[in-house]
Amino acid sequence: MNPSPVSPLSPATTPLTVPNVDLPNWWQLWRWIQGPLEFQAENRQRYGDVFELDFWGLARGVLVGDPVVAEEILSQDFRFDVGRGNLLAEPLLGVNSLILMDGDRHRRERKLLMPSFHGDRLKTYSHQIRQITLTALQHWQPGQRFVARSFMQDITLEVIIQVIFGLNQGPRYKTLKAILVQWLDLIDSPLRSSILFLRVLQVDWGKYSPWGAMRNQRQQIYDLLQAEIEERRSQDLSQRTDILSLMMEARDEQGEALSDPELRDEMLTLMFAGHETTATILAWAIYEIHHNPAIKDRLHQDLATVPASTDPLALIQLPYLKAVSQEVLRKYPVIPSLFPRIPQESMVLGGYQFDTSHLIYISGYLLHHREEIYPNPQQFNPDRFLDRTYSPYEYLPFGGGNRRCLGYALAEMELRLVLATILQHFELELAESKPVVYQRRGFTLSPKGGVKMRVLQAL
Ligand code: HEM
Repeated sequence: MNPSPVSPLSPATTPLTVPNVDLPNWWQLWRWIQGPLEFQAENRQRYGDVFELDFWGLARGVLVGDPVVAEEILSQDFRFDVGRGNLLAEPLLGVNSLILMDGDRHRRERKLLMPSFHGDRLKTYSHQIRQITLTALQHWQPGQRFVARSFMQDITLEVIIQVIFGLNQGPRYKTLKAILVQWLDLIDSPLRSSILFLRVLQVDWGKYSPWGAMRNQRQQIYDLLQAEIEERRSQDLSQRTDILSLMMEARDEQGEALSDPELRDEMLTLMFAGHETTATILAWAIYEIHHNPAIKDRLHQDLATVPASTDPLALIQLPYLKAVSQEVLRKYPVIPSLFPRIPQESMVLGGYQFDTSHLIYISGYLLHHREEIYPNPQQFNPDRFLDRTYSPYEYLPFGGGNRRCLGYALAEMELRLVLATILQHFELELAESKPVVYQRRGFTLSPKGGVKMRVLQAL
């Protein structure tokens, strides 16, 4: 099917129908699992900025890669549901996860969690991130090889566990860390990730079957979280500032506290959303910086303008460091699209007709790779963020509206701080010269092979 000759954005009296991708639905689902970015780009080429996908066995989804339509959706966020479109994440995160909620419940829970990710809390986290990174670097020796994504995952997991539990030692903490890593490694490739998308594979044949293993490990994580919650119940939490304690102390308008399953699912959601994503983006950043020596040199010049002991919050304001991290978040979408938006009533968006059965996916990838906004979009070019600013509908690595990423400020700070700390202390190089491509890892897209690096020398 060809794109309509009528501009989708001109005021049309009869709304247009969204074009359907003309491929078998099982093939569309596989392409979405195995290569969602190429699949999106091919469809845009063929159908334009708005097209409908049919994922075999799942709901149909409309992809949107136009900033005007993105604005129409995100600026009227109250007219859409999101949580009920995220049901695929339920087996992973539990029914009480923030990302599965809508309406008042979502608003209330977000309000409760929000203060933990802003203001003075960020200052505390900045010192923790710096310290955790410095501790991790102590083990590096010249000549040593390491996989950037695994190294970053150690750091981001440590950060998120400290932020959520206020814990950094003890057997429960160590076990939790180890099981979380094993659990997420169960979906570390497109084939293994298929289990999240294909209900027919979601059968528990015991702990050696893929679904059985996932459930078994999730139960172990639940048990550890439950034990931590019970221990906290006998403690005075009024002086504690970690998220678990804050959530245990919180009461709604009726004076009700969150139940244990609610607490448990929110902890798991934050741990999952908060460390996989950040580890992935850090690995891409290390890759691009070492793939482009001129960029690395400019970063060193930027860092040399402040003493090594500078306050971490001042360090992350360095303009070139900021531009590099913005460019990494532009070029590499961590998830293939934003969460789906489901219209609560029939409506026309961008000249197209939508109804309540549509799941609308705004694609950060398509928006961030528009030639007229980001010339030569495949090129890694931090200068584009020094030369101009972008609207929140042209640049949205953390989504937008009432579902904007809860941890965006923590993530941006962590990205810049970990990079700056590594660059200030070590010189590294890529251990392999071949270009790194992405690979699906569960719901996220990660560098294939994790980016192999070598330590050259301490600075
Ligand atoms: C580089 C790192 C990260 C990226 C790229 C990222 C990206 C995103 C995106 C695109 C969304 C969906 C927004 C939408 O559909 O409008 C999201 C939601 C969310 N993120 Fe992040 N995220 C990152 C790190 C974090 C961190 C560190 C945390 C918390 C510790 C976090 C917690 C969440 C939560 C709880 C939601 C769901 C919000 C809701 O449904 O109201 N994320 N994130």
